[in-house]
Amino acid sequence: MDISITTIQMNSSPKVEDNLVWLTQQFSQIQGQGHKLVILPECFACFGGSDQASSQIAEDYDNGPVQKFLAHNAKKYGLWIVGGSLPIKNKDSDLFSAACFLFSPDGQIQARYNKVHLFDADVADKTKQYRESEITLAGNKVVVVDTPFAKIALAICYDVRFPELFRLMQLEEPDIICIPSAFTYVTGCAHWETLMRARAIENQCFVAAANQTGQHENGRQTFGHSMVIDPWGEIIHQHAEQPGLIESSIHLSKIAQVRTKMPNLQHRQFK
Ligand SMILES: O=C(O)CNC(=O)[C@H](CS)NC(=O)CCC(=O)C(=O)O
Repeated sequence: MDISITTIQMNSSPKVEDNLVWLTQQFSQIQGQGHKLVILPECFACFGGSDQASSQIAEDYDNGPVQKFLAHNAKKYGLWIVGGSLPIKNKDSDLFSAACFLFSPDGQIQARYNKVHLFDADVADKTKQYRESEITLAGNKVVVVDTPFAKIALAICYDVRFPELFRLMQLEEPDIICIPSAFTYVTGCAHWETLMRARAIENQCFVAAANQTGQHENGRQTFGHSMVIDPWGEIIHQHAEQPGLIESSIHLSKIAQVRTKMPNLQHRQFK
């Protein structure tokens, strides 16, 4: 079964319209054979402004202009789209969920994942203090979804630092773990590649991570280097720091190949 994975790396601004127009151009360039999976970065529709700017675009659980945009493009171009993350309103809280959606080529939502680990950290950059929990409600569910071509698991950015989340996913045996991100430049230099490859190696599956990149309006700097990694930990493709897309075809048979020779998932002693 032919599967192509496209990572779209973005330098999103707080202007939703600009980001969506740019994304439409990217979608229209995807070639692909067979099933086409596309990963967008965290906060692809609005990033690098104020918390208020992000809050303003928060959508209802199952309706809103950005969700409609993704559904429309999934249909128009025949894509499986992992819609990075989008702030979604909650009934019982003023906080938003950082939600990642999987759209199928018929425009339907097949899965939604709410970011579990919130980035409350101090970084040696211009922003200095990141306090995601001030506007975000943490999720508490592991999401692995079956599609006609692969089992897909969803995680977001800072989640990559928590291997126990990925071990829980592993119980449902995903083929491809998608990790939309907005990794900072400083922490990206230090940890991005190592963390992404570690998750692929220890879980012996594909990892696809699309990141924000460059300088953003509020001075925030993100790392780029979006990548797709195979179950052996090899990087199939990697972006540099400019926005754009890269497409690769992958073969799920690589998963069994790696696991037959190195059955470390069967050798686990603590379960
Ligand atoms: O706040 C927003 O506007 C959107 N969300 C983000 O940018 C999030 C939370 S601040 N970024 C990360 O999780 C970076 C993690 C990271 O860089 C690391 O783990 O090193």
